[in-house]
Amino acid sequence: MSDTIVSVSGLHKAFGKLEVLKGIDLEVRRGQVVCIIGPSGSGKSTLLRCVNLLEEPNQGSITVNGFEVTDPDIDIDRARRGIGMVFQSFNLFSHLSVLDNLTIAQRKVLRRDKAEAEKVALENLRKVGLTGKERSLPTQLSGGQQQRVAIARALSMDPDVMLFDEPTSALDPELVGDVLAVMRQLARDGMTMLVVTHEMQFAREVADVVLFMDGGIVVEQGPPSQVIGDPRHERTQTFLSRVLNPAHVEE
Ligand SMILES: Nc1ncnc2c1ncn2[C@@H]1O[C@H](COP(=O)(O)OP(=O)(O)OP(=O)(O)O)[C@@H](O)[C@H]1O
Repeated sequence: MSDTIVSVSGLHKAFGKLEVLKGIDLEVRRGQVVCIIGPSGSGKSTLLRCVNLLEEPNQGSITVNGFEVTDPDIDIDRARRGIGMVFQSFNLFSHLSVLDNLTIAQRKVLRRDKAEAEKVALENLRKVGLTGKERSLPTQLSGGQQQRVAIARALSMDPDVMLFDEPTSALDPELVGDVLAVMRQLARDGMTMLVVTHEMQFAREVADVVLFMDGGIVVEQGPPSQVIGDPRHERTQTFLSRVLNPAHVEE
């Protein structure tokens, strides 16, 4: 089995005349955590959305676990099956219990029977520290708990890779830690993860590789000790000095 789970090559994406991705190359290997950092509007979310087939690239190829997802003839549902996605907004069904949120796609897409789907759901709720919340409605939970339900839902589909798009950005500061703790544990358990984040401490401590994106290109990539600890490019240095010293106002 190949060691490469996600491979992106020469990816271009434009919205009308706005070129958002200008030739992205990226590789995520089995068990790696790759964090993407960069200023607002640099194309980070668009990149993840292309990998998850929510956007159609204009040029380039994307392979997930050996499956060419940019092949125009593919069955999109089949191609997405190996990809778990966690968004900034949790996207849970508000009228369904936590348990039903976790079982609905398992039953429809993976054709698991009710008992099997519930067993998988309960195991994943345990992993995210929410045992006992299976009968709750999402609205009865805090934002951090809802995001952990969203993570458990993605895990219940047995993904080859988990994509996270700023999973803590919509949370009150005191709830961020619980979600990051779950993500740290997933990383320790060997989950392959591609994470767009503004949490530099998380990227520094958990990532195997950090990519700095700016203006639709990957400016710099490498281990966090290099990209965050000792960046080579001026654009990376400027970005990091802003996010690591938010009180600093430039003249
Ligand atoms: N569906 C769309 N239609 C038109 N423009 C879009 C669309 N999606 C994204 N864009 C534009 O593409 C650019 C990159 O957006 P993207 O969300 O990928 O950036 P980002 O790096 O994730 O930013 P942020 O950190 O603010 O989420 C932005 O200028 C955005 O307005």
